[in-house]
Amino acid sequence: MGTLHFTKGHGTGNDFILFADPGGEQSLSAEKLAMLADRHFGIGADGIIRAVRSRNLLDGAASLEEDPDAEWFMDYYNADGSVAEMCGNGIRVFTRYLLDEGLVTLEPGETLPIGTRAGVRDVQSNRSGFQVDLGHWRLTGAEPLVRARNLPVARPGLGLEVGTPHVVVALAGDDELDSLDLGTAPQLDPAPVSGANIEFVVPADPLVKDGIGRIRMRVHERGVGETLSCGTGAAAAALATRHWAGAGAPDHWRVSVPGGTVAVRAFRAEEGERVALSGPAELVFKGEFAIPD
Ligand SMILES: N[C@@H](CCC[C@H](N)C(=O)O)C(=O)O
Repeated sequence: MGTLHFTKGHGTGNDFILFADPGGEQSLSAEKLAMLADRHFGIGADGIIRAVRSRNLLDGAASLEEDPDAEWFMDYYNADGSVAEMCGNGIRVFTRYLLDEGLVTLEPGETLPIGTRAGVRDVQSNRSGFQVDLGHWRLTGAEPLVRARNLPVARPGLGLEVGTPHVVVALAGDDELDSLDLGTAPQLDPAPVSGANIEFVVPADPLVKDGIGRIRMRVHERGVGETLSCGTGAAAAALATRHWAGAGAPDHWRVSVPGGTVAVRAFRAEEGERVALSGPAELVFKGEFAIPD
């Protein structure tokens, strides 16, 4: 492939390598993707995003069927080279990238539909950066036990699907969250066949202030390890906490992660409830990387 022209960006510290391949001609092997994401031997990132015109990808054809205006497809990979369906932080950074490259326009109040493997996702600009409609979410029914390296006993987790699979675990308080060792992947019992992103949460005190629910979260991402943030994970963590809090819990949530803060909003739609995520999206630098054959 030769030289990769890339942009590095992040959303609350969840960082990505982005490159444009409008024609869909530069697909990289999992091994090469993992090398790009390696923080010692490559560029370094939690995820890699290829911008492809939907019409030039098989997965993109499904997006165009869902919404003919979904011109661009976010082809997303985790740091280990595995494919992921969606990325809540990544799609905001992807939008910033498309704008920066002059590939799309997005005026305030307008919506940009983007193809992903989880379906088309609508993005709008807002005060914090961008808001993305993450679509319908659901409880999976799974409640695996979660073992993390320095947690004295296994904790019950709650399985949720937010375009990507998640298991959310409530911890006793800030001390437990801060001292959690996520250097080793937590174990799920039973383990979901396709793996899961695992979020550890604690409520703020008070949990609800001015009508907004507030939690802190740390995450171990599938295919990556501990990251500074996870957008779909923040949505899963807020929805799980609302589920545990019961009737009367708010629909608006602020989720603090090691890399910043994102906002989550659940809202009713025709076919059930959807969830939206808002937060910043920054581009940090551009570069070139010679990919060895
Ligand atoms: N960081 C993401 C999720 C990325 C994909 C995840 N690692 C998976 O495999 O599901 C986000 O911001 O949502």
